[in-house]
Parts: sequence; structure tokens; C-alpha cells
Amino acid sequence: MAYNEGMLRDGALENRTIIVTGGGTGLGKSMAAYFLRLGANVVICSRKEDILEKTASELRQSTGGKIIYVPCDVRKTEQIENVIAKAVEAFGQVDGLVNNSAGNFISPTERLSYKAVDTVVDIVLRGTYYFTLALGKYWIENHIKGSVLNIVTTYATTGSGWVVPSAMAKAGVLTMTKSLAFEWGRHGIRLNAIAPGPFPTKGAWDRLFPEELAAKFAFENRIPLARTGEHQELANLAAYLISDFSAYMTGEVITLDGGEVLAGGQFNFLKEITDNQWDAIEEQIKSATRGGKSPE
Ligand SMILES: CCCCCCC/C=C/C(=O)SCCNC(=O)CCNC(=O)[C@H](O)C(C)(C)COP(=O)(O)OP(=O)(O)OC[C@H]1O[C@@H](n2cnc3c(N)ncnc32)[C@H](O)[C@@H]1OP(=O)(O)O
Ligand SMILES: NC(=O)C1=CN([C@@H]2O[C@H](COP(=O)(O)OP(=O)(O)OC[C@H]3O[C@@H](n4cnc5c(N)ncnc54)[C@H](OP(=O)(O)O)[C@@H]3O)[C@@H](O)[C@H]2O)C=CC1
Repeated sequence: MAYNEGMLRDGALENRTIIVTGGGTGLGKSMAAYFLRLGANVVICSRKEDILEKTASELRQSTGGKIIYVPCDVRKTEQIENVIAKAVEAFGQVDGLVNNSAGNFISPTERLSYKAVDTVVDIVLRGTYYFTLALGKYWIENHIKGSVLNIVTTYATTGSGWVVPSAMAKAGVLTMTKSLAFEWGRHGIRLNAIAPGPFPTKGAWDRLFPEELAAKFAFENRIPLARTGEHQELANLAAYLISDFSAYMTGEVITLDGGEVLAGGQFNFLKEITDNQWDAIEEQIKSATRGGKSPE
């Protein structure tokens, strides 16, 4: 299937150094792998050093690309500055940042402690603006036209119950994306975002879609395109947005969700109507138009 294939031409990210937060697992790992295949130097960072080390060595081997890892909690500014320093030391400069790290779990909001809310909001929102600010200062000072890609969610726009800290934080990230895209446009710095629908990862599934729910709510029934996303599909879009191919795009958020978010459409309940029922409904409507019964 074409959607499992890389989209950009070979070497499309050559001479670019890209930091991917949360690059040791899940979607971050898949994006890092594709950036490496396109010739970028990649720096992955997150809290768990053992996972970073394993991923870096696996990707080095499978892609032949240049990758380093630096442990970092994105809530700690000195650790973020250390990642940037190590990246510059290894590769000369940094050109791109993917803010992909996140914390999230489903829970009725009234069951959450204050600390639980802070934990998610701090990783997602604070972590993203700390990293963006640190790199923005570096880019402006060094006259580098950097590119930021923020991984948000579709509910950053719609809101969602049961993941309220994540929804609040992702909405903040989205607003930061648009606000800074305007402010830093004059420095040639671009910021864009992807709002993914469901893409199977262990991190997300363990915390958001545990077995008990999976048995009850199949995604196939909720997503118009009747499947979850393939990691390569997201990696293709990410590579385009972080690259110069999207040089005229900034402040944009692209939804990649098989149409899931459209379920809010007011008439979507009509999905249940059969062909025979449509025949009868069509006749009723036409009869009303011809002067039959209609409300006063
Ligand atoms: C499946 C469909 C997908 C649709 C789209 C969904 C959009 C996706 C968004 C995503 O972000 S997916 C990414 C998910 N990946 C992760 O979350 C990875 C990292 N996560 C973590 O490390 C943990 O889950 C964490 C809780 C976020 C942070 O772990 P940490 O070790 O730093 O914190 P803790 O000390 O364990 O907990 C802090 C605080 O939170 C309370 N808490 C933790 N889990 C729960 C829970 N399930 N329910 C209620 N409360 C919870 C915990 O008790 C602590 O509070 P206090 O008890 O100390 O007050
Ligand atoms: N999978 C999906 O269906 C969807 C995912 N998304 C978004 O995609 C992104 C990736 O999620 P996904 O791959 O599914 O899940 P993962 O759990 O695999 O990725 C989350 C990453 O964040 C890192 N992380 C967590 N806390 C911190 C921290 N304090 N500092 C640094 N890094 C941290 C984790 O590493 P470590 O534990 O080592 O710190 C982990 O690598 C997230 O932004 C998520 O919100 C959005 C919509 C749907």
C-alpha cells in the first residue's frame, strides 16, 4: 500500500539536524527513523535513558543514519539546554524540533489529584513551550530559519472529556503554534502542527485504550475510513512539515485521522438509516414539497 511507503525523495533532509522529543518510542521513534532515512541528523531525547539507547542503536543500524540520544525531562530547562548543546556539539547546528513528548491517561476528571493534572499539563504544555523557547532564542541569535512541528490531537480543537488535562495542554500548544508562527515569521522561523487520530502505540493504548475498552469500542466503527493510522503516514506528513518543502506554510494544523473528528457533524446519526428507509424518507420529503403535510 502506498501509505506504508516513504513519500519524500532520498536526501530530502540532508544537512538538517532535527531534535525529536519522546523519540525513543511510538510515533516519535517512527518519525526519527524516517528523518534518518531522508538523510537528517537526529537527536532523540526523553526521560528513560535505557530506552533511548536501545532505539538509537536500532535506528543507527537499520537506517545507517547519524543519531544521538540525550536524556531529558522536558519540564527541566537546564536539561533542555543540555540537549541543544549536545546536538550543536555533535552536528554543528540545530534546524528542526518536533515537540512529540506527552503524558496522558483516561480518567474522570473529579478523580484526579492536583498533582495528576499538573503532571500531564507540565509535560505537554510546559515541556513544549520550554523547548520551543530555548530553541527560538538560539535560532534568532544565530540567524537560523528553524522549523518546529508540534504533535497535538484533534481534541485540542474540539475539547474532550476524560482526558481534560491533555486537552487543555494540547489546546495551549496549538495556540502557541499559531501565535509564535506570526511573531517569529519575521525571523524565518516556522511552526506547524499535526493533529493525529488514533495511531496504535503502546504508550497511548496502555493509557487510553486498555483492553476492556477495546472490546467495547472498535475504532473501525467510529472512523469513516474504518481503520487506524499507519506510522509511515504520520512520518510522511511530519517530514514534509519539518522540511523546506513546506517553506510557505506556517501556523497550520493538519488533521490526520481518517475523518474521525468529523463525527461531530449534526446529521451523522443518519449513518444508521438503511436504503429502504431512504426510499421512504425521500418520498415523504418530495410529497411535503408538493404540498403535503408539513409543520405550521
Ligand atoms: C487510543 C486513542 C488515541 C486517541 C487520541 C489520543 C491522543 C493521545 C494523546 C497522548 O498523549 S498518547 C501518549 C501517552 N503516553 C504517555 O503518557 C507516556 C508518558 N506517561 C507517563 O509516564 C505516565 O502515564 C504519567 C502519569 C503521565 C507520568 O508518569 P510519572 O511517573 O511522571 O507520574 P506519576 O508519579 O506516576 O503520577 C503523577 C500523578 O498522576 C496520578 N496518576 C497517574 N496515573 C493515573 C491514572 N491512571 N488515574 C488517575 N491518576 C493517575 C498519580 O497518582 C500521581 O498523582 P498523586 O497520586 O501523586 O497525587
Ligand atoms: N498514538 C496516538 O494515537 C496519538 C498520539 N498523539 C500524540 O503523539 C505523540 C506521541 O505519542 P505516542 O507515540 O502515541 O506515545 P508514547 O507514549 O510512545 O510517546 C510519549 C513519549 O513522551 C516521552 N515523555 C513523557 N514524559 C516526558 C518528559 N517529562 N520529558 C521528556 N519526554 C517525556 C516518553 O518517553 P519517556 O517515558 O522516556 O520520558 C515517550 O517517549 C504525543 O504527543 C501524543 O500526544 C496524538 C494523538 C493520537
